[in-house]
This record gives sequence, structure tokens and C-alpha cells, in this order.
Amino acid sequence: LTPFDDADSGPVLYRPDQPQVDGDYMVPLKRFAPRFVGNTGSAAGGLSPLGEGSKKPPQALIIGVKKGGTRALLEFLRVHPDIRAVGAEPHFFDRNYENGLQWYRPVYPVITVYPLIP
Ligand SMILES: Nc1ncnc2c1ncn2[C@@H]1O[C@H](COP(=O)(O)OS(=O)(=O)O)[C@@H](OP(=O)(O)O)[C@H]1O
Repeated sequence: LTPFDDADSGPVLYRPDQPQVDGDYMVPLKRFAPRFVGNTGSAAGGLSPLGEGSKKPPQALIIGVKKGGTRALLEFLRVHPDIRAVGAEPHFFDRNYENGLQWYRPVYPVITVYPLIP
């Protein structure tokens, strides 16, 4: 297990009829074009014809100093269709670490997997 494996709770289900509060942003699922983003390897996070998604611990973190351009890097990465990113910077490790994963989990971006139509 890596420090970001969230094995104790498993994936957090997300339903498109419930808007996601993602940092300072409300992010409706339809913002993203449906496409194949890879098998997440779990039943709850796998293919779903209902368009459900799941929240996963981050696979990458952006670390930077103030005014170092981290926001620009995040926005550039967000353009990629296979990347899901948080809206506002969560500042988990420097400001909210004491709040634990209970605080961090709802901040995870929603991962949605759609079948690839041949
Ligand atoms: N490519 C590139 N080249 C030069 N400068 C750049 C670049 N990308 C972002 N920026 C400037 O970085 C500043 C924002 O940094 P951060 O995203 O780290 O912001 S913050 O510290 O979290 O507020 C912010 O500077 P200011 O405009 O002076 O505030 C951005 O203009």
C-alpha cells in the first residue's frame, strides 16, 4: 500500500444527479465528455452504464512554492481528457493534514469510466 491507498473505505460512489462540491467549484459530471479512461480495477469503480463515478486517492500531487506557477501547471494538465483534477487547491498536506483522510476523501476528483465503443 502507498500512503494514498484508501483501502479502509474503498471508493466513494458518486452519482451524476448529485453535483460534486469540488473545492470552491461545483463540477457537474457532464462537464467531461464521456470517454474511456482506463479500468480502475474495482467493482464499484469499474464500467458503469449508469454513468456513475467513484472518487479515488490522487495518483499525482503538485507541490510548489507560492507564486511558483502551480496553478498554471494544474490548468494545463486539466486540459488532458484523461486527467481529473481538483478544482481549488486542497492544501491537504500543509493546512489540513490534521483533519485526516475523513476531510481529504470528499475532495478527491470523480473518476468515471465509460466503455470504449469500437
Ligand atoms: N509560465 C509562467 N511564466 C511566468 N510566470 C507564470 C507562469 N505561469 C504562471 N505564472 C505566474 O505565477 C503566479 C501564480 O503562481 P501560483 O499558481 O503558484 O499562485 S499562488 O502562489 O498559489 O497564488 C502568477 O504571478 P502573478 O501574476 O504575479 O500573481 C502567474 O502569473
